[in-house]
Amino acid sequence: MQQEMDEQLNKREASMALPLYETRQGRGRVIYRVFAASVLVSICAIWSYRVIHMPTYGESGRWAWLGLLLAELWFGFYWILTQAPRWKPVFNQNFKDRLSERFESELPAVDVFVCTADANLEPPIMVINTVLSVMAYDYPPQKLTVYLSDDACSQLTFHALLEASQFAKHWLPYCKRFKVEPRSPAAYFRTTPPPASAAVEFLQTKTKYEEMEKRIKSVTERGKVSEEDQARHTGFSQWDLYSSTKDHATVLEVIIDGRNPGAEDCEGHKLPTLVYLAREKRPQYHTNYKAGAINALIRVSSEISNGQIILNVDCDMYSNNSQSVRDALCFFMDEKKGHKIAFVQFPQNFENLSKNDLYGGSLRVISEVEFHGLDGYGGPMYIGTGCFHRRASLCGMVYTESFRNHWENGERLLEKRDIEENKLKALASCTSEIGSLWGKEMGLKYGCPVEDVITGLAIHCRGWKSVYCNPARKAFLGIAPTTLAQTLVQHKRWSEGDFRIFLSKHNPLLCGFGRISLGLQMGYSVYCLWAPNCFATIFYSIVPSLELLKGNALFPQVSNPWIFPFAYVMLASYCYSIGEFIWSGGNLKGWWNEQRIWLYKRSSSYLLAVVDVTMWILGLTGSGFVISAKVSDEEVLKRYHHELMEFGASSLMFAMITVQALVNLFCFSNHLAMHGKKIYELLDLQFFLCGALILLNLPLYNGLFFRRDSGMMPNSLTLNLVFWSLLACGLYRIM
Ligand SMILES: O=c1ccn([C@@H]2O[C@H](COP(=O)(O)OP(=O)(O)O[C@H]3O[C@H](CO)[C@@H](O)[C@H](O)[C@H]3O)[C@@H](O)[C@H]2O)c(=O)[nH]1
Ligand SMILES: [Mn+2]
Repeated sequence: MQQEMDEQLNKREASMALPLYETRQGRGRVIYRVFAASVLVSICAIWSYRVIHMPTYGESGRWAWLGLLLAELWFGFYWILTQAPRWKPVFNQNFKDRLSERFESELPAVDVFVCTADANLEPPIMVINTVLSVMAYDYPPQKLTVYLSDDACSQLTFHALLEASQFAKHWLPYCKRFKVEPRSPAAYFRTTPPPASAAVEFLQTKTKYEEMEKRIKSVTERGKVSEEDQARHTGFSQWDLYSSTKDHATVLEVIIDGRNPGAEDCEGHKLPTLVYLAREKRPQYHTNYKAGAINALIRVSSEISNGQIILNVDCDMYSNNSQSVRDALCFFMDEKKGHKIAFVQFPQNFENLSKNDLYGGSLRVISEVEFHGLDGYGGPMYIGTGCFHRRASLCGMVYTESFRNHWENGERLLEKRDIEENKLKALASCTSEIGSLWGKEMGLKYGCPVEDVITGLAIHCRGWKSVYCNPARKAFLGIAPTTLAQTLVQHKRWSEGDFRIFLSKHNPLLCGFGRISLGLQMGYSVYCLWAPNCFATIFYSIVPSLELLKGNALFPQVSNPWIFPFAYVMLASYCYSIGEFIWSGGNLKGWWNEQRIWLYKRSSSYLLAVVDVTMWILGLTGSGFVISAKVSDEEVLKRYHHELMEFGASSLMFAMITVQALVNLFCFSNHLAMHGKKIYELLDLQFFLCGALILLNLPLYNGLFFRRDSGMMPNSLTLNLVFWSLLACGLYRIM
């Protein structure tokens, strides 16, 4: 007996010594560094060539040359920054079995925040699928609380959530019994055929889901919850004084209170707590968008469940892996290193990408390469969704060496609370933040279109680390933009927000100096400086082609030895970039598509972002948050899946990318017409560059001149732009 006990004790002690996660260094670092050094040498050679061979004053092509020098200086500088997320990649592995061995009975409470903001752009059925997927986490339900923040304060969403709370009573036990993955019912029933061993249960649950879906969709279509439905739940009376989405009192409803004896599923197991919150809105108070919503949730949840860990997911990103909470806890609860970690970020993955990722929505290289690189320098950025936070660090706590983990058993915590509705509602009111540090030192930061990145940076600067968790089974799957316009708008918001961080007092180089590692400072700068890339890119993609019209050579001839550094940098960096893309799970065509989007983003979204940031600095505009659409009509979706680029409407951004494409087309044709007979004269980098741009732009020309579907470029825009581009080329020629 004694021996047995000793043995068990030894076993426990031995397992205590084992970490809950391990960090492995990426392989091939030395090779990469040698390669990067060789590229750097060539970049320096290009710079020297530009300086040495600068046309003298009065010589033609001098300003173009000067511009190229500046562009190349920028690209070189930016390339150096991008080395940081490639220099020291690390990969984490965690051990969930050790977690449950050691902590299963003492696991902390976890709060999940789901955000939605518009019942039209974010259909309730999608929102509740996300909610159901996180309610079904493989985690003790008494310790799990799911909050839905609805910035639209929509009865449609509330109604859908009530429906979901009923369906959960069947869905959760089904998931647990059959170890279902993924646990978003829509995704599950869409992707899984009935299992032979449990066909009956499958069909029963599926029917229940479909009935619920039908009810929710019909209410959504009607745009109104019927009197009859409203009468079924007292919660609807909270809308009695409601006047509009922008003007209403707090609506708060604890739909499932986990402490109630009746909060059980159909098999008698406990259900997680489920809360609906629409914070108060008044026209005279700024909402601060998602940051404001999350901060209200932080306060309200502190009174209900006060989970020490907070998971933040967008409503368009369901949980695809029921183990993610445990995955994240392995990092936080590790005895040696866990206390230093403020947040565990999972990548953003998407379920609706087209075959060759037409709009580059996968963010593949960022997730598979760059974030592992940032992790090596103290941690990835917080990117708004799929992120587990330590409540304390999110609320502004500064990390000190003496800080130690102290986990409270989540169950006991919940039991203690008594929920007082009016007090809770006050925490979500417009005035609750007045004179407080919310939005400044506490919670998510206000005043920036990328509240996530700036908040993560502030947390890093307060001394905390973060961890990147990228398991083979993707933790979250979301919806990527399905049109070119959506993509460009989203990137405008991101690049604008990131650039604003750079120009604010939160600049990663200044604010991070001495607080975070140089590598992480550079890493942040890569994203913060997305926007200003527009100048060099636009110049490089237009002026060399225009100069062809005048016959000015801006690159060394093929016979000139100076061609080597140019050729090397181009070949090496493109080969590397293809390799990286394929290593990240992409294919060649996907890479090519990404190059196109890279060009379009830089010549439209980023430029407009710079313009808006300038206006913001001058005090002419405030912040906005354009919510990305999550649904498109069928025609558009069909084209998306056929990988036909979507234009369809006139927009400034389309005009910008089109002018660039047309100028290249005209310059190329002109050059070909003039030199076509002397093939050797065509062997020239400048002409090659112009040709490459044309190849890249083929889908755009197709949309301009050949397509006849409703996704083509509008004829009026085409005509206008052809005229102006021709005129511009003509003027340039005689200038
Ligand atoms: O006033 C608002 C506006 C938005 N949201 C929510 O914020 C989330 C993100 O909005 P979305 O339009 O989907 O933006 P994305 O471009 O897809 O979001 C990325 O970029 C944002 C920052 O720009 C981050 O907040 C997101 O987490 C990140 O996924 C959604 O759940 C919205 O419901 C609100 O709660 N309140
Ligand atoms: Mn989104």
